[in-house]
Amino acid sequence: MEKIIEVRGINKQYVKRKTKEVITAVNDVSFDVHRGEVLGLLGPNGAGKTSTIKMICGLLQADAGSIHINGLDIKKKRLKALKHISAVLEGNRNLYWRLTVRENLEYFAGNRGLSRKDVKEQVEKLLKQFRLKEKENELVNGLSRGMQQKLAIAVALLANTEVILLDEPTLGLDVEISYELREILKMIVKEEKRTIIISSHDMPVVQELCDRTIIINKGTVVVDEKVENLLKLFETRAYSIKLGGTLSVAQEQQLLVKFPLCTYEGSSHETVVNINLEKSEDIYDLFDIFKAEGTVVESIDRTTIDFEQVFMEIVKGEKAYAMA
Ligand SMILES: Nc1ncnc2c1ncn2[C@@H]1O[C@H](COP(=O)(O)OP(=O)(O)OP(=O)(O)O)[C@@H](O)[C@H]1O
Repeated sequence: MEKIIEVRGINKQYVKRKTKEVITAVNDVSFDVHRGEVLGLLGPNGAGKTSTIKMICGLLQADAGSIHINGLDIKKKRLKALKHISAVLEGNRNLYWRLTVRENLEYFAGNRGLSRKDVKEQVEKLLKQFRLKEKENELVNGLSRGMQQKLAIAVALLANTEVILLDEPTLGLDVEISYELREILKMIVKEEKRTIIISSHDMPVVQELCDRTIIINKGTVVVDEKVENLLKLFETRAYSIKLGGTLSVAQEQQLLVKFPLCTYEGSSHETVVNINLEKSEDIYDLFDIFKAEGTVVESIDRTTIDFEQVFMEIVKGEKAYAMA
């Protein structure tokens, strides 16, 4: 697949005004995005996702490294390069609050140089896609946060740019509207084949929409892998183990130390331990804990794992993740 974005060795440091402390937000980050791909950019709070997105859409300049969009260096050919990108940044909804939903779409479509006929067509299409038709004559000012977010994304799509950057598209939205937005984005991904980068903490968004994910931790890329492969890999290490009896306090402590993310629940005659092993060989250590006190293992089942668990496994502790 052809590359549309090439990020090479970018760095970003901030200096705190008061203390003069230097914060390395992004440290030697490199990745490619291919045409038509949906890339999830993940990481815990403060990992450097927003800084990375802002550098790609030209709002921040990298201290080092380079970014090419469609082969154009954003430092040297800034305007031409940025023409290929639309962005919806978290907390920044580029809308006119005193205009209606329809007026906003018409204004931005006209602004982007679309003909009158195309404006009409595009606006109708987006109102329908984003299920905003019944709100078309309402002022943006009075819309819920979810509706405003839908409109902001619809406006970003108007420009017909090849790349769309969405920073935390579902942040702060209630479950229902997040679900709706996810379904709309899914449909757009399927129908429009645009290149999309989504930064998100919303794991279902990543699991359902993204082809590939880049996980950033402390400013560095720790994973760059297809979502499908990550799920498969972790699935083979996720087990549900039924024991014929309860765990002793010593066993519980050992489990907690060795496998901090494992969970267990039990009754007086059985215990079920759910665990995601980091390495397949770790199962021997787990069984040693049971064996030491003669605990009977009654059954072992593979369990399905969702992306949230995968993410937690990868970013927990300091460990970098390696595809083993
Ligand atoms: N303007 C700034 N001045 C000083 N420090 C900053 C500034 N912007 C970001 N940082 C710091 O840089 C680091 C990375 O921030 P960034 O917003 O890129 O991370 P993030 O992964 O998007 O986090 P979140 O998920 O919390 O939005 C954090 O430690 C943050 O506090």
